[in-house]
Amino acid sequence: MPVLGLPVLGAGGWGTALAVNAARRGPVTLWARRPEFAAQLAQQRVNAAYLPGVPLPDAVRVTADLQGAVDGADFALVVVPSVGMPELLAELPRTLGVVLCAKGLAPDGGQLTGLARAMGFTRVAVLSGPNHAEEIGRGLPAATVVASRDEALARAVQAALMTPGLRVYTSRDETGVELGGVLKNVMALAAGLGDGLGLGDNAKSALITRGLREMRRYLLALGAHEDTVYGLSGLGDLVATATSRHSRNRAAGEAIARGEHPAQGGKVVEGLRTAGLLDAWAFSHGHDLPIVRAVARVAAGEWTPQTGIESLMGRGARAEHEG
Ligand SMILES: NC(=O)c1ccc[n+]([C@@H]2O[C@H](COP(=O)([O-])OP(=O)(O)OC[C@H]3O[C@@H](n4cnc5c(N)ncnc54)[C@H](O)[C@@H]3O)[C@@H](O)[C@H]2O)c1
Ligand SMILES: O=P(O)(O)OC[C@H](O)CO
Repeated sequence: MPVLGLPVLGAGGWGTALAVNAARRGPVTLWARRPEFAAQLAQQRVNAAYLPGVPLPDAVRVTADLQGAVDGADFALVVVPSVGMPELLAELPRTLGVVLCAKGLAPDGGQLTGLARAMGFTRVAVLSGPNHAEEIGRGLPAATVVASRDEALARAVQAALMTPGLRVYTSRDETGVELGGVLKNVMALAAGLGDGLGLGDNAKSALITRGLREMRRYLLALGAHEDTVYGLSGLGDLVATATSRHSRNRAAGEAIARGEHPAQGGKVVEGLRTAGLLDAWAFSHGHDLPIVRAVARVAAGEWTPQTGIESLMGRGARAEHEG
């Protein structure tokens, strides 16, 4: 049976925004896990829970039937939080191209692209960049990157998502593009902690710059290309998230610093989970990721935000570009 539209799997904020954008190019099938939520979305034509104020175009069909959504499709955008990725991938045909859109890590702390390949998928891509769903959904100008070792897949995704509101670049550096999005969430949490403590603009700038240095250290250790660190999915997304009023990671950090619960109205805050996984990796591999370490300790409730700041400011003297 032929596919009824580009499958977008996951109807949270990002899946909905990607569906709205892709609908400017052609038909889209937006899959939601919960049948009652899919029915409500299909009827109301707006995702009030995750992306309020953005109407679904007629070209978006909503379904809770996963197999029907991907039947006959060449590739699908997989847009659930990283914790839900193993369960969803397990349900998909291994011949399907999977475009991983989450900015988080697999349960074992490894890359989601590695997880997908270990599960038998051969056509794998990642999509990442400075892309707040609230702005993409409204068609405000933005740019993103689709990275894959499979150039044909990357070009097909580019063609499906390139619209007057979204420039889509291709890359072969899956690792760099994937991990930039993972790291920047932790840096955005740190930026939010600084905002909540009222640390000011100098501190925010220092955090972004030293955070980028830490991202570079981690990405290069995992085999990413240096250019990617300074591209849209690295520096670009770090700036967008650390400074944005839309960022849930930044807002969660701000809430923690104010002594409030970091939950963002049921929306996923990937950095809270990622920080601990990255810190464990850094410890076991002998890498120095001090901002990640501070965020992980604060997120785990082991350190106060103030202790986290003191741990960073009290580090030994060094040259700027050391390590
Ligand atoms: N919101 C953004 O602006 C944005 C932009 C780029 C990337 N991302 C990334 O995209 C991913 C999804 O984020 P989001 O903003 O759409 O989250 P969200 O919190 O808005 O929505 C998450 C959605 O996933 C569903 N879900 C949760 N667990 C699931 C599972 N096991 N199987 C199927 N569905 C499940 C929820 O019901 C919900 O519909 C995250 O990794 C996030 O970092 C988000
Ligand atoms: O709201 P956040 O913090 O999950 O960030 C959303 C996107 O990743 C920004 O590019």
